[in-house]
This record gives sequence, structure tokens and C-alpha cells, in this order.
Amino acid sequence: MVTGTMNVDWTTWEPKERATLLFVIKDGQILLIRKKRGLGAGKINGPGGRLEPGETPEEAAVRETIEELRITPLSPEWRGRLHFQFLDGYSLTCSVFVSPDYRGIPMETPEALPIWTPLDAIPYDEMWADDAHWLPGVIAGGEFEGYFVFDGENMLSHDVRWLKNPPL
Ligand SMILES: Nc1nc2c([nH]c(=O)n2[C@H]2C[C@H](O)[C@@H](COP(=O)(O)OP(=O)(O)OP(=O)(O)O)O2)c(=O)[nH]1
Repeated sequence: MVTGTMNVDWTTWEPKERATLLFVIKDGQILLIRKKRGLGAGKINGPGGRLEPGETPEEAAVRETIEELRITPLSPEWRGRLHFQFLDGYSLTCSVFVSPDYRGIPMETPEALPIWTPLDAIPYDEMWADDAHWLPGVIAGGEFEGYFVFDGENMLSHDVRWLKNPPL
């Protein structure tokens, strides 16, 4: 429930939609995408998308990675959950997974262009504004819950709580 410009009661909050993100991290690189359509088109992100009826977040994360990059991520690990409230009333939760390996060869699709990126060269200025607040901690091995208020693409507030291995 939105109770003011930036005040959200997260204890009673329910998302309108559920989505996923999955990052393959292997050999000092992270597999990112340039997203070609949908929410966040033009941005750099991980593969992901909204859950289909009956799917678990992990199933959706694997399906979206196959659809967007034609690879099958192996052994996905849950690393966190993003909670987004937009001022226009839209709300979304997003489960974040990391896979240490994959099967296949990443390919460009109508939805995404694969971009292998060194872990020390992640282009946060081309990503959603919240990502710099949690992706470094995820790469460091952390697990988190993140709470964000957005006005369109403009992040108004952020609160990241580390559950495990908080970054130094
Ligand atoms: N890294 C990051 N990802 C985000 C943020 N906000 C946000 O929606 N996403 C992700 C979650 C989803 O993976 C994706 C939005 O879903 P989508 O539009 O790709 O969903 P979809 O594939 O079901 O789309 P469609 O085919 O139905 O159009 O963007 C954010 O702030 N940071």
C-alpha cells in the first residue's frame, strides 16, 4: 500500500506482478544482456521476466534465460528479492538467482543481446538505479531483501537488508 510519496508499508505490501533475474557468474565474468524490449528496454540487465501461472521463481528464471539467451543455467541459487513500488501504483517483486555454470552458447534473440562483462567493469550507469545497491553484494556472495520506490525510472528511495554475508 502506498501511504505517501515515499512511505510504503512493506509489512502489508503485495506486488501486482512477480518476476525474476538470473546472473551467470563464471571465470571472473558476469553474463549481462542489453534488453531489447519489455520493461527496461535499452538497459543492461540480467536475463529475466515475469512468472507464468503455476511457475516457481526458479522455474521462471531458467525459462526466461533459455528464451532470452538460448542457454540453460545450471544449479541456480536464490540470492535475494527485490520489492519495487512505483508511484503510479504498479508494483513488482523480483527474485534474484546466480548460476555458476550453464549449458549451450549465449546467442542474441529478439529480446536480448548477451554481453560477457568483467566483474570489475559492470556498467551500473546503464542499468536500473537500484542495481548498484545490491549486485556488488550478490557477486560477493550475499543474500538480501531490497525495498525500492520508483517514479518511472527515477529511484526515490532504497533500503537493502543483507540476510547473509553482508558486504564489507
Ligand atoms: N536489475 C533490475 N531488473 C529489474 C528492475 N526492475 C525490473 O522490472 N527489472 C526486471 C525484472 C524482469 O526481469 C524485467 C521486467 O520484465 P519483462 O518486461 O522482461 O517481463 P517479460 O519478459 O515477462 O515481458 P514481456 O515479454 O511480457 O513483455 O525487468 C530493476 O530495478 N533492476
